[in-house]
Amino acid sequence: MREDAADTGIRIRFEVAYPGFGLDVDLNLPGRGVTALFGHSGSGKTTLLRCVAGLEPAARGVLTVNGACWQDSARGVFVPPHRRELGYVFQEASLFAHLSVRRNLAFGLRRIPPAARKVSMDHAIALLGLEHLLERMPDRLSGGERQRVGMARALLTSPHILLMDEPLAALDHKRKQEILPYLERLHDELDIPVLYVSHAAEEVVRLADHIVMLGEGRVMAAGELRATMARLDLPTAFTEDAGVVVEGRVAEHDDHYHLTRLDFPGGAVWVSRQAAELGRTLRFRIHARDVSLADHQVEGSSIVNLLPVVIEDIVGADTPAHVLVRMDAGGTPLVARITRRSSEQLVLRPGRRMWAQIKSVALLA
Ligand SMILES: Nc1ncnc2c1ncn2[C@@H]1O[C@H](COP(=O)(O)OP(=O)(O)OP(=O)(O)O)[C@@H](O)[C@H]1O
Repeated sequence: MREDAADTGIRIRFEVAYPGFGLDVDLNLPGRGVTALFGHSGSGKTTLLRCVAGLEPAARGVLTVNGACWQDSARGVFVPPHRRELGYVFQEASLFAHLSVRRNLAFGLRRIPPAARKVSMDHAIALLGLEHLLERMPDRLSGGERQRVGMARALLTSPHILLMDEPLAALDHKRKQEILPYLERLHDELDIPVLYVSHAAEEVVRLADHIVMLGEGRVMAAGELRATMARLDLPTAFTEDAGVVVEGRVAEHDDHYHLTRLDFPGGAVWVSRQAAELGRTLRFRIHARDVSLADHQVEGSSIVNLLPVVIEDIVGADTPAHVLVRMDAGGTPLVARITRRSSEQLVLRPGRRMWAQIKSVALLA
């Protein structure tokens, strides 16, 4: 069913009431890119995803996905789950044990008429690096390989939206690191919006463009990832590990000192030498605990990365001894976590010009 209203974007408005738990969300999300649904265990992430899939019979509300209305309870509209054009990837892929990888993939493709196919078999195989696995049976695949097959199979159904529920949660650290580049490729090469459930901040800051933070069935914060991460009023899961996400362009390699310079609006940082070619964009995180402040350009320091900043806001942090300070570095937001004593000794206040010293930068890709 088509809607006259906005043709792009995802509108999600749901209410669910269970004994002891209620979900009440109202979201307008971008119709492309990866939106992370982030929150503690029990915050309602999976319930929200199940509402989108039409799997929560008690859910009332409105759902439109890039112009297609799948639910509008007040008007009696409810498109059943099997008719919602979506792909669902769970923690563990449930592949058909008696079919090879190739035949599992063909199963995903079988109901989609050729003219409606958004992703071809060859494209899905290449995107998820499955070429050498096609004749294998599922019981001969590692957990990470099974997940990649599950993702390819979901893509082959040509979904209008991809729902991923903690797709890496069952994998160990090494397997997670192996699979993340494939997820980044999906993001870069496909135009299918993704709702990605995770309680791992590391995955979220690496993959997401947009973030929704859920707590007890409510939206605590939502917005573009970089702007949202620079907010000082985030739920505790993020303030304990506060920090901004920045995208920088590879601007220079220094082969003598094995360093690479990343430029971003308002500044630049040097990081250890990266294999990326000049001009590429790399995403990195600057943890608030790795930023200190000085009222003059400190000479003779071992810290390479110094940025002129203007203080914007100061709020209490996760302990009474600390504050979080948000700054503007010429258009790029930064956050520092410093002691309350330092904040008072430096007489920090909004509008004041300072120097931010960045002790370490964590590259995310
Ligand atoms: N059918 C149901 N009946 C009653 N309560 C339910 C039902 N489904 C979910 N809940 C409750 O809703 C709450 C949210 O569960 P949900 O699985 O959505 O959380 P989550 O954020 O995905 O958690 P996790 O990260 O642990 O998967 C939980 O308290 C759960 O017990």
